[in-house]
Amino acid sequence: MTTNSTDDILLDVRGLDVDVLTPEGPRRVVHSLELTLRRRGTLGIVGESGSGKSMTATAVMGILPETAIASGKVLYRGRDLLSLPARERRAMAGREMGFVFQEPMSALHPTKTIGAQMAAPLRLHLGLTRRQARARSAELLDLVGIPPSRGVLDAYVHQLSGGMRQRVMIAMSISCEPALLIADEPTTALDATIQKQILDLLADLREELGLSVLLISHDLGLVSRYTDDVVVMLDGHAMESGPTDRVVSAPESGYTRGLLEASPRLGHSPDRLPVIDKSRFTKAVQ
Ligand SMILES: Nc1ncnc2c1ncn2[C@@H]1O[C@H](COP(=O)(O)OP(=O)(O)OP(=O)(O)O)[C@@H](O)[C@H]1O
Repeated sequence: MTTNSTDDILLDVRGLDVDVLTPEGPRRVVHSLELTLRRRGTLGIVGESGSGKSMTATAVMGILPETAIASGKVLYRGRDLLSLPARERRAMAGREMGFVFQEPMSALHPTKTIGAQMAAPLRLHLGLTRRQARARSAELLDLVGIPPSRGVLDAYVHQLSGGMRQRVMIAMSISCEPALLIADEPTTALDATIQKQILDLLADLREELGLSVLLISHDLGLVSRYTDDVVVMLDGHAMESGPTDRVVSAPESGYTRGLLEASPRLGHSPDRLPVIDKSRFTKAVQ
């Protein structure tokens, strides 16, 4: 078991509640959530669709939807992001955090070259000249396994395969040297071989650049291979959290056991996936 000193912690979420405003009134979608991510550590958030993973991630990024209200604390390097003015919160997230999402196609501009899109934040945030930004973009692409000979800087997003697009997104996410990388279902749209390549790439970059990674996925099997710690969510509640090895080898929650049994990666035949009856577990949540 790892002991955490305050200096060792990058992100500490304490008692996070998120409410969304609906026509019927506020509805709580994240309840008293606690998460801790160590510097250079990896933390997984796992849960089925609607469990509150993305709401938690957007609270950390400081970009909750306008219809959402959060209370509790999101301590980043000891400063509570929720208490900062919106502008400062977004600036801090832009400086300190990189994001990789499920669908790079919608995050990348269709009619600008990859080189132009990569150069913009480098010029804005790091003050590089056009020439320097192009050289740095080429280096970043090389770092994510796209050599200059592929001509990707002058390509448009529709000319790239799904795996290449995600590599470009990853190159962009690390371009301003973030301390924290938030990857929200980064490989869900990709086939199994490419999935593994992309997750291995994230693991290598984490090691090489000393990043902390928050990996969000519906797939506990996948998260178990790439994280030190994990939080399992259901309907906005943390059902279980702890070191990933312990959660996977000796789950305390029946819901986690159900997720493990449903994971093809953990030795179960994909054509015989058990159906998890969520209602058995939601009743147990106060
Ligand atoms: N902008 C929004 N306004 C109102 N309700 C929302 C909004 N976004 C999400 N919700 C609701 O908040 C709850 C949690 O959603 P969230 O997107 O965090 O789940 P998730 O675990 O990330 O699911 P998925 O894997 O499908 O993205 C859901 O009930 C969802 O319907």
